[in-house]
Amino acid sequence: MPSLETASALQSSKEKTKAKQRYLKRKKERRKHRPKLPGVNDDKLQENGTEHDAMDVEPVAKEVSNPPSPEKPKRPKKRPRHEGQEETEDVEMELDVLQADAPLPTRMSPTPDLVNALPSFPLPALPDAPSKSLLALQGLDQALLGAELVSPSTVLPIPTGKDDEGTRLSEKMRKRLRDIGVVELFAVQTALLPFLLPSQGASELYLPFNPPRDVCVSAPTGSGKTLAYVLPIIETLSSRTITRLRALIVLPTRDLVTQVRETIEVLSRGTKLKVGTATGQSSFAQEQSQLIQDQSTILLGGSSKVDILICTPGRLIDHIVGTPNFSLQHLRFLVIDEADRLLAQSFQDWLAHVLAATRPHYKPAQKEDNEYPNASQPLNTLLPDGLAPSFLHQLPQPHFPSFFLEHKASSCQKLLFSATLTRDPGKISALELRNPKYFIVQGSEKDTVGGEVLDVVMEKFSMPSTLKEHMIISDPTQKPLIFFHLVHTLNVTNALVFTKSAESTTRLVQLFDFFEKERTHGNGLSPLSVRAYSSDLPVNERKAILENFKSQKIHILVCSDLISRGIDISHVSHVVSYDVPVDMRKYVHRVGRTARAGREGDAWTLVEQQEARFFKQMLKEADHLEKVKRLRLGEKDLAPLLPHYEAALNKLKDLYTRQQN
Ligand SMILES: Nc1ncnc2c1ncn2[C@@H]1O[C@H](COP(=O)(O)OP(=O)(O)OP(=O)(O)O)[C@@H](O)[C@H]1O
Repeated sequence: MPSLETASALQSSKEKTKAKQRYLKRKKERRKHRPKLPGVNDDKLQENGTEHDAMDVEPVAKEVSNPPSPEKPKRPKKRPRHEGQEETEDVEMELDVLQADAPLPTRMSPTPDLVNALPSFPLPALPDAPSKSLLALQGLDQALLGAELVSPSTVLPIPTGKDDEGTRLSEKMRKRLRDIGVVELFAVQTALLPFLLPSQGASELYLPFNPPRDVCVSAPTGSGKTLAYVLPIIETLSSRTITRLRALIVLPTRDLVTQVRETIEVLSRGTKLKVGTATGQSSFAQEQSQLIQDQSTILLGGSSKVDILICTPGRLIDHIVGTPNFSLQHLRFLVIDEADRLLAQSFQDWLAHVLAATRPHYKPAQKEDNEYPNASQPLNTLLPDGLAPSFLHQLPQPHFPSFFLEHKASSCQKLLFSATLTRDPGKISALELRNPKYFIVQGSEKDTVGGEVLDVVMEKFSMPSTLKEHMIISDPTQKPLIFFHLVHTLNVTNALVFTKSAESTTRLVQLFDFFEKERTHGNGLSPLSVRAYSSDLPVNERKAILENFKSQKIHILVCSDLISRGIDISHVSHVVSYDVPVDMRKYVHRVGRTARAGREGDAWTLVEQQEARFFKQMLKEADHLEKVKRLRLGEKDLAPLLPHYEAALNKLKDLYTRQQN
């Protein structure tokens, strides 16, 4: 008979055996349900002892990975398992986490009590996403972060006496300005003039040992950016004795070239400065003869009939590449107006060509001999045509004094202007700016330091404070009727109307004409005049239309985005976006055709129902949604014009049917 001790030992061993059997049974079942992995066999697991590790750890790890905490923290995502990777890796990984983050007993029991007692360890959490504004500041040019901020309300009176009182303008220039009605400098001019016309060395044409800093300006539409560069250019160049190409102004369209030329001609009256344009309006040979004095002799210093050249980029490249003695080495100013638009234009890689032509070692086009003269040429054939200081050291004359051979910097100062200045660091770096100085004219409502810079960076562009903005959301079929309502009930005339295409322009103008005939038929009223303005029209016709619009013989001008930038017509009191603009920049430039130079103006956008979400979102992203007031029109408002509209619509249908047959 077994003793009591032995019996209890036997009993306990039996229980242990039973427990072990229960455990083995459970394990067998678990293994049955476990998916088979390639290359792993259960026998092997048992043999090498991994089985025991798995047995000890697996249940705990599984429990702990879902801690019974009231606020269940999210389980971190498992590492993606690679093909052929074994399942045991998961176990090891979870064990690693446990060991790293919490003190664990050496052997753990899978009982729920113990699991509950375990401290809930912190799970890895994703850091908060950085704010949009923080991201926008990443990688930005430090110069932009240190921009000089200018309040749009800043003005500086232009004095009549001897003292320039900080304007840095000569007495002659101040008189000329007063003669055309400019009695004070606007904000952007107040900031730029002292910078571009320092009291010391203001009129120096070459600054080889102290080259000037480049300048980038962001200021609202109609704020006077043109005078901010035209005045310093005229003031600096008027002291020159020899005519050389010293200022180059690049603009995106011919209309803008004409406009800037008119401004320069008015303000340079009484100086000897000569102004030229290159836009491709006249033949290439004609332009060449207007720009170059001597095309037949090889002149290292180039030859020019003009001091200031205003041009579009395409034609400029043609001259750089194909006009003998056309040289940019004497440039003191390179202005890129509407800079973001021009930098977006890559044709012929115009910017790289222009920058290269301002540097030494650039080989300008020569009539026959495309090479520089060599050292064997006599000195007197090289000197009379005058090289710019920064080009001197490349002269192939070993016996020159060291002054000539010393490296000197180019005196060309780049000036960039836009109401929607690009923040794209890639585009800015292509300009190779020299220690650039930024000026931002922007009234920010933000009380944070640098709010204005952030606004520019985040493309939240500043609008003229005198501008009122409205939107009308409507059914697309009602848009023409709503437009007629604006014209006749809300007196929206002296208006520029923007459409999305030339076809849309033609249709609207035709319908408007029919409508006016219906409206004025037999009642003695005179119809309003509406005209289309598009890039398809010949230059002379475009010019005549603009003249008639300025003199108010044409009441409404319907156009594409061709003239949405830069064009300055003072009496435009309304801008209508008949079709919504595709992006915020376009919106800013369109609405900026009114409310210029401190005048009042209204902008209207007709939004089709299906476009409303996009348009509002666009405004919201630019922090501008509250500024655009929604006008709701009911059937009652539109009823009085409905009969004329329906009659006009029928006539338009007849016309199109006839044209198709
Ligand atoms: N100091 C001033 N006093 C009065 N009028 C001015 C002054 N400066 C500029 N103007 C007038 O303001 C108008 C707008 O100027 P400008 O065309 O230079 O604007 P802008 O900033 O270039 O606009 P945009 O970005 O639309 O091209 C022009 O008619 C110009 O003659």
